[in-house]
Amino acid sequence: MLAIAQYAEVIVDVPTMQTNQPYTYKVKHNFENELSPGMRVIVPFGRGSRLVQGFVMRVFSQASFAGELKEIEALTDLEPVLDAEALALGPWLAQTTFSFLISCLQVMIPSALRAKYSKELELTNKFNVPEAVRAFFGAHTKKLFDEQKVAEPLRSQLLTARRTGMLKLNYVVNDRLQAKQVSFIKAALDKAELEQAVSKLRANARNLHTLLTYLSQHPQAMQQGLLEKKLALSPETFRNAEKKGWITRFKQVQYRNPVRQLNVKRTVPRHLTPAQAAAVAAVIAQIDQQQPTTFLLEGVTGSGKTEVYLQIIAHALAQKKTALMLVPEISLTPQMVKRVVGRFGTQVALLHSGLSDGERFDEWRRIKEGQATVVVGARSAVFAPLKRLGVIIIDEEHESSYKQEKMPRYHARDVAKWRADFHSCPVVLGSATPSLESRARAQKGVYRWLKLPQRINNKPLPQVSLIDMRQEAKKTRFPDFSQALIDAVEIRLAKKEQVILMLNRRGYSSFMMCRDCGYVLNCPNCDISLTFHLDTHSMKCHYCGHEEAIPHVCPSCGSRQIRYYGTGTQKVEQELTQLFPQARILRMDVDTTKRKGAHARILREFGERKADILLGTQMIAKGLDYPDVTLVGVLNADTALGLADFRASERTFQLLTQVSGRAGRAQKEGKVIIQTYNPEHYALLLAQKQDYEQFFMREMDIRHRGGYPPYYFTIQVTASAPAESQAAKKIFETYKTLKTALSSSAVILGPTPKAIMRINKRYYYQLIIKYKKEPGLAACLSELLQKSQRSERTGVLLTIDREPLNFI
Ligand SMILES: Nc1ncnc2c1ncn2[C@@H]1O[C@H](COP(=O)(O)OP(=O)(O)OP(=O)(O)O)[C@@H](O)[C@H]1O
Ligand SMILES: [Zn+2]
Ligand SMILES: [Zn+2]
Repeated sequence: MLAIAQYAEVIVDVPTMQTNQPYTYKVKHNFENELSPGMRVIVPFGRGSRLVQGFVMRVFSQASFAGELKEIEALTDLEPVLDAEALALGPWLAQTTFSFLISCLQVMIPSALRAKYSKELELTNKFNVPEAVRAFFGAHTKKLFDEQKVAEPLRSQLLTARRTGMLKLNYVVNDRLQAKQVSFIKAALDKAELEQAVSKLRANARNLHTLLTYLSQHPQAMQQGLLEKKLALSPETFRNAEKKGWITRFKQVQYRNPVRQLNVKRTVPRHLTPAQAAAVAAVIAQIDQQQPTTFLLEGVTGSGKTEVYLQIIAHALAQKKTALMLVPEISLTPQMVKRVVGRFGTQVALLHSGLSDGERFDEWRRIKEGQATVVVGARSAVFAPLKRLGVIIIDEEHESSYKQEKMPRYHARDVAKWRADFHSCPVVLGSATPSLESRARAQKGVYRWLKLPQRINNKPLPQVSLIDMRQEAKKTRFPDFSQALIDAVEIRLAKKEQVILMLNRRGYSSFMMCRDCGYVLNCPNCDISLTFHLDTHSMKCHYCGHEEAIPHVCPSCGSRQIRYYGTGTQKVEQELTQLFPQARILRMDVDTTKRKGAHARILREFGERKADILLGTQMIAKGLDYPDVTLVGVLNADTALGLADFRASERTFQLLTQVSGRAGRAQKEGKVIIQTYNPEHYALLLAQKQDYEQFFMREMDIRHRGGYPPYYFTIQVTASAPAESQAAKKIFETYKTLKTALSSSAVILGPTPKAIMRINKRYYYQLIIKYKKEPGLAACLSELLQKSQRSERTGVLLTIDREPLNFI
């Protein structure tokens, strides 16, 4: 039996006073039948009864609450935006990621729904209100009202007038977006009747003639706008036809569907190789048995992992289930999307940052309403409101973009596993270079381990050479190109084959420095140098967005010898045009891909062979499958190795293996040239051999000796404040609390200032807890977090990051 919702527990959205404790509200009679958990409501909160938004977590009919309860003011939704699964996932997420529940609930709904609502006052009795109030309304009877912006004493006068019933307060909930509605038309007559109507038309009624003739051949409903274009008719003609009763017009929700806009050819399942077939069979058995088993699919580059995913998804769909496939944001290339859409058509929904808020909202609704049964998306798509999940796939599972860097600091892999438990379905983690964590779990049997050790058709992996740049840089006129790479590009250009060149930009930037006094141009808000941007002709801070003009004289000594240092893609592009004037070059980096669709366009042009060389940052390392690419060059392999992060080698190895895998995927043999200043480093030597297994062993040994993950769990605690002393004080207090709470087997690294201590005028201090088993730790951290929230007015903030991916 459905309980009548007389009371509701609401998680309120109050940024300055967050708590995971729900508040109980009374439900007004007129909402009793409408209110259900997962809906958003507007409720009065705190002493001033400020109106805020909240999520209903639970409704019930008996309250054991003694005091007087406030009432829910209004409903934001007519239907719950969060289903039962999401309502269960939220608290778990909040607990495991040390986040506030409200941010966990918000992250599950599309940004378009993170509604802004405004208040509106309506004048109901204009004769008895004070003059000031009447003046506020002017000639209107309704006016938007923002408590914060209306000064006293007017504010109090308005509120008093409201209390005494002279004004009414309304909520205008502008869910920033409404579903898009478009006009459709349909013939109201049958074919014979239409033909008869045509014969009776006056000779000069040419437009109506066109329309009716067309309709007599096309009985189905059609979008009016499209028809106007197609038949060159005006809206007037349609209105006339409607008046005469020949057509009916109606509005229909039209989803902005990014898939429909792609012109994708249908593809059929391929005949699987034995290794692929074994992987597919293992996973679909778990779908059928409804087991939440996690698989690690370790397959070398070009081994056909994607085809495995597609056939697993097809099986889930055949069982009337749904499928979720996560890919890193940057590999959501048109190529990848086409492969999925080509197989499953319009039942695919796409969720990624390239979509507008409106498009995402519509995709989300298609999923929620069950129209889309396959979801492909980046990190946050892990929350896609699919029902009856049959399988969750995470491609390139080692990618750090699966971890969100702001609250809630979740890893998509963990959320996927939670959902898999909820739905009793398997999870597939795929990669050519799995994260050490996942590979270690496969070793221990926690994950089931599937392998695709060969490329399709037993194509060899490309041959990789390491070039020692300590020698080479002296030899050529072009500091970024070794002779070997120049020669290799030359040959590919002559053979009309394609080249991918990658400039590794991790931990790296081009900055301005004075040659006379060594002055470096820094951001005024952060402890970091400004980065030079050629296309906007300015200096920018990548942390806070600060931008300023390029200096022509040194601000410190006045010298004109101020120059930029470092290699940017723009500079390399210039070198390339000098080296190979005949080559057609496409550049892909943050600057050329800023505009919507630019990323896709560049890749399409490269795929259509409109360019010979694709030059880019790490963006180009993943997922690309172009048959004519026979050379991959890495200009600077080791910028990341210099970073004091224990994952530096792992990241370097992964990146080099991924990018090498772009070469020689079809008939023609591939070659890879890696330029490096560390040719003896094991990450480079093993990337050269593309030997993941050996790298895994070697790296595990190092992690074991250093006491790093996956041998230890880690948690990073960061304190930040506007003043350095406050941040330091906070982190030392935290340190003391933790020290007494932790067992002797746990280790605390730090406290230390962060590598970039000041960002956007705030100072950052951190400590890292390494531990194996600390049953009391989570509770202790949660309490620290709640406590720090109470002292938030001082501007001191504590953030807690479980298994952080960046340690510096
Ligand atoms: N069973 C098969 N028979 C023939 N060709 C196949 C088969 N499976 C996959 N292919 C083709 O082999 C190529 C490589 O496959 P795919 O891109 O799926 O590999 P991958 O393992 O996902 O690669 P990467 O990790 O490097 O992106 C693709 O062009 C794909 O169409
Ligand atoms: Zn800055
Ligand atoms: Zn100077």
